[in-house]
Amino acid sequence: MESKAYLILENGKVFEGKSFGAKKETTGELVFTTAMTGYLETLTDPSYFGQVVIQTFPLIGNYGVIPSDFESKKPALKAYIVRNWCQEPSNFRCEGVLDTFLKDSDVPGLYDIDTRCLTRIVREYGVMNCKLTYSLDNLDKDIEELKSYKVTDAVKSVTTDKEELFESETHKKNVVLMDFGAKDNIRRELVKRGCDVTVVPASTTCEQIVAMNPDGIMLSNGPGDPTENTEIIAELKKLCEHKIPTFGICLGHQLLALSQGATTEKLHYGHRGANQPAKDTETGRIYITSQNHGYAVVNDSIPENAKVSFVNGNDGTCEGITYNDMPVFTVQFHPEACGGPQDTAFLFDKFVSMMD
Ligand SMILES: NC(=O)CC[C@H](N)C(=O)O
Repeated sequence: MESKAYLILENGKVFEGKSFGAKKETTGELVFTTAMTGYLETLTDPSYFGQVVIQTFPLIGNYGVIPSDFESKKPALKAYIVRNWCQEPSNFRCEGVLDTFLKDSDVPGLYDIDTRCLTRIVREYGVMNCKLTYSLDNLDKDIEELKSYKVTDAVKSVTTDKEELFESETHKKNVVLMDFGAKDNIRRELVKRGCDVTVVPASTTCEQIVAMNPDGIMLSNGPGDPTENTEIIAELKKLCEHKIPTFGICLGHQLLALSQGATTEKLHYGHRGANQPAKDTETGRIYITSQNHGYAVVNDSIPENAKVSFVNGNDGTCEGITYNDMPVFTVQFHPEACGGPQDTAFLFDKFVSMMD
């Protein structure tokens, strides 16, 4: 029998829906993604750690579960909210059903709620906390508790605990990939281009990285508030002095900017989806990009040695930085796609040529 489930929002609103996936009460930061496809990549993107994700696209699960599309070993998100999930997926690559996958991954789901209305509330009120629960007996207490919830220890919770080498066929370059909660496709894009990639934990020091003598350093995406990572930021600052070619994506972009004295801000409701416009500030060209972030580097805060290379076409926020005095460039969006368009995959080529 289908059981009722509720979503309590920090602003006091309550939504009633039905439970799927794991049955487990949970609290998290409520965010929405507008991507129409790529739900498996969304579910397994470690950047969603601590968050409850709403899919605005109404039908989710219609091509089932395809493990080779995963972006990490297991979901890091707190809960998953959809309008409708498909009970009979159809795809030649399909190996399972969403409901079973969420149960096995211990992620609670909520469906049959008005996700459009819920998303409009988040857009107006801004990102807020929420609780997925099966009873409204303690409503006032639950709402009160939501006010103090904060995602903490995000990077620590999702980074790898051991170094791991992924070899390419041609072994042209050696890249150290700092794993802040990396999506697997960042590594795949590098391996495809002849880079042997050594994935290292987020706590790896500047000294240890320099000792590995890499041709380049890749700074990955990852969850949480970037300013929380004070130790990593300090190591990145030291690392920059070595002038090793470096490419940063999303959290990696934010951390590098912080290490150079820039500041970050929390966006009202963030950018999460697969059709976000990023405008090249030099050519004016717009690229359609995949994005998943709640924070951004403040344009006016970037240091003198840097230039904003991309801005978001919708709200003008910083989407990329290039540095003048070192071979370093970073972007806020996801050139590795997965899910989403591959318009900006050329940035991986740019990184490889920078190492030449
Ligand atoms: N995908 C990411 O790397 C996200 C970076 C950061 N956690 C943010 O939300 O802005």
